Amino acid sequence: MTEKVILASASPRRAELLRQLGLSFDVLPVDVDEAPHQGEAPADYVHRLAREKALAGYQRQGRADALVLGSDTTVVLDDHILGKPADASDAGALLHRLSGRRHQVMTGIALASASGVEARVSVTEVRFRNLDQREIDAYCATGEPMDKAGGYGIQGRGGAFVTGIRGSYSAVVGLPLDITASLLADAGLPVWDYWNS
Ligand SMILES: Cc1cn([C@H]2C[C@H](O)[C@@H](COP(=O)(O)OP(=O)(O)OP(=O)(O)O)O2)c(=O)[nH]c1=O
Repeated sequence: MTEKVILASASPRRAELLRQLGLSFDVLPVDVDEAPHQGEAPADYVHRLAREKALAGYQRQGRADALVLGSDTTVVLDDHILGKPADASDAGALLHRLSGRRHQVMTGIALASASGVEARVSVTEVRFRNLDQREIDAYCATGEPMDKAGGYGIQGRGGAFVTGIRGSYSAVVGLPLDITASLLADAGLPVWDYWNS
């Protein structure tokens, strides 16, 4: 690792979003157990996983002055966590549940450094129009739902299902840019330091 900022994630979408902030960083995927604890509230769950990813990344890299970001996104419907679909039929069932309804996308974001770990949660409300069986089947056949919480990607074909959102778009895609910038600024590295250097 040569950069001070490290993104502890295997998600190409998170790397793309972080690139948008105009800073230099390295990517270091980490593996943490993503099973929710018994009775764990969704916001606590994404907060905990973001912390665990950031801490695992900090421990695996070699720089004492590193700033390591970890993030976790889940879809929440009626207080239930909807994770990534296991297969295409599971994806279809998730989309049926989301059809015609509002849900929350919760993203935990954490920054680990030598002085410890700071974590926050971003909550965005997303509204879906009514979906019919043919479009659900066609969408599942694209494979797009498979690596995504709730079985859809707002930034892809899944954007055709969304009638509106309230909150952060970047948080739905996996990395809330507003909180990311403020965590980095609090850690002494404002992103605008990079912008004209
Ligand atoms: C709701 C939604 C989720 N997603 C994605 C964001 C996350 O990558 C994924 C949820 O899985 P996560 O477990 O949050 O992340 P990940 O496994 O992809 O990557 P890593 O743990 O290595 O950081 O769902 C979208 O891309 N678009 C959407 O609209």
